[in-house]
Amino acid sequence: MDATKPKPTLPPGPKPLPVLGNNHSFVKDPLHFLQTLHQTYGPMATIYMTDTPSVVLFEPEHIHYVLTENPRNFTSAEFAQGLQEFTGHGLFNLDGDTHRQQRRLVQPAFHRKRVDSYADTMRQYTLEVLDSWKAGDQLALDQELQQLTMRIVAKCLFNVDLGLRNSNLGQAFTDILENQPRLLETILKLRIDLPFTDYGKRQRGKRIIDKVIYQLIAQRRQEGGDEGDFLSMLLATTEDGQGLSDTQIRDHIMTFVAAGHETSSNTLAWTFYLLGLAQNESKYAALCQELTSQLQGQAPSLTDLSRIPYTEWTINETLRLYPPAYLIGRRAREEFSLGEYTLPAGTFVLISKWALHRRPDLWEAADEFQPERWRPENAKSIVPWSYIPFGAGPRMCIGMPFAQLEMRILLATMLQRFKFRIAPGFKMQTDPLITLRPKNGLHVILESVS
Ligand code: HEM
Repeated sequence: MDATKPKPTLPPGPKPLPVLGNNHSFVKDPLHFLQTLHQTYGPMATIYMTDTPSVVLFEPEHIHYVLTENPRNFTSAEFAQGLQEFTGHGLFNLDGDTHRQQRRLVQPAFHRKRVDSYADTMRQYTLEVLDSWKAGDQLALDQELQQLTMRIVAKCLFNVDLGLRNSNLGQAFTDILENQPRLLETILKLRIDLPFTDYGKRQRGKRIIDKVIYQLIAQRRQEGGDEGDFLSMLLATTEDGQGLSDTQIRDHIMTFVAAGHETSSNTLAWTFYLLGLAQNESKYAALCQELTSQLQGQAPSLTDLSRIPYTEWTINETLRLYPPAYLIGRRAREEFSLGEYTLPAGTFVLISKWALHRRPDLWEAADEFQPERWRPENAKSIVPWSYIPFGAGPRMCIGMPFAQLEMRILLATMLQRFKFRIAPGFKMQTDPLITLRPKNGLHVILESVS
C-alpha cells in the first residue's frame, strides 16, 4: 500500500438514503440484508441506521478482537435500552467497571454445581407437560416450550412454581415480554398507562412481578437460609463486605428472566423444526437411536448427559443455523484499527452471527443441518471464532451452562415420548426481533413413539 495515501476510515457499504439511511433494507429483511452485505463487501461493511456509521463485521478474527481482545474499548448497554424498563440496571444495561463488578457478584449463582442442581426441576416439569399431552394433539409447540422454560426459570430463580398453565404471575411475565415497545411507541415516546396499551400491559405486569419479588427478598432477608435458588445466591454474595441492594437483586432476576427463557425455548422450537424436516429424517433417526439405546425410555438425569453426545451436537447445530441472539452490538469508545481501516470513535459495531455461522467459505454445506460436524474429530477443523452463539469475552452469556443443561434435558425427554410431526401446510419463517423467533410459531401434531 502507498504509505503517502491517507488510510480510508470506513469500509464500503450500500448507499444510504437521505433521512432513512439503510434502515429500509435492514427492516425489510434483516437476515437477508446482513448476508448480502457479506457477499457484496467481504470482511466488513458500513451501513447507516442513524447518523453514526455502523460497521458490520464478518471476519472471525475481527470479531475476536472486539469481543475478547479489546472489549474495554467497546460499550454495549445502549443496545439494551429497550429492555431497561423491565431489567433496570441488570447486566445488559451496564458497562465498564460497574458491569465488571456486578458480573463478579452474580457469577456464583451460575457456578456449575449450582446450575446442575436444577436438572431435577427441568426434568420433572418437562414430564408434567408431557403427561398433559396425548398422541393426535395438535399444538403450538413454540408456546408450550415458552411456558415450560418460563416455569423452569421462575422455579430456579426464586423458587416459585408458576404451575402448568397461566398463573397470575406467569401471565404478568407474558404481558411484559409479549408487549414489547413498537416502533411508533419508541419514536413518539408514548407512555400511556391504560389496560389496553402495550405500555399499560407491561406496567401492570411489572407491578405484579415487582410486588412478588420484593416481598420474597424481604422475607428471605428476615429468614436467612439457602433455598437452593438464584435468589439465595444473590442475597448471599458480597464483595469487600458489600452485598447487593434489593433493587439490584430485582434487576438481576428480571434480566435472567428476560435473557433466559425465550432464547432456550426458541432454540428448542428450531430444533424440533429441523428434526421434523423430511431431508433431516436420518438425523432424527440417529438422535432417537442414541436416546433409546442410552436411556431406555427414561428422562435423563444429570449423570446420563455425558452418554448422549448426539443430543448436544444437535443443539449446537441448531444454534449455528438459528442463533437466537443473532446480532451483537457494540459502540467504540476510542478510534480503533481493523484490517486496513481505522474506524472513528463512536462507531457502532454489529456482529451478525446469522451471516457468520452460514459463511460458505467457513462451513462445509453451510445451510445443511449436520449435527455430525460437532463430533470431536470433525469439530477440530472448525475455524476459531466462527461459531459464537453465546457470544465471547467478558460479556459472554453468563447463563450458558443453564441453557445447555436445560435444552439437552428437555429435548431428550420430549423425543422419547412423542414424535413431533410438523402440521401439514405449516410454513416456517424467521422473525428476527430481539431474538430470532419462528414467525408463525411451530405447529406440530403429536404421534406416539412406538
Ligand atoms: C440458548 C440460550 C441462550 C443463548 C443463545 C444466549 C445468548 C447470549 C449471548 C449471545 C449473549 C451475549 C450478548 C453480547 O455479547 O452482547 C448473552 C448474554 C447474556 N445472557 Fe444469554 N443466552 C442464552 C440463555 C441464557 C440464560 C438461560 C440466561 C440466564 C438464566 C442468560 C443470561 C444472560 C445474561 C445475564 C447475559 C448478559 C451478560 C453480560 O452482559 O455480562 N442467557 N446471552
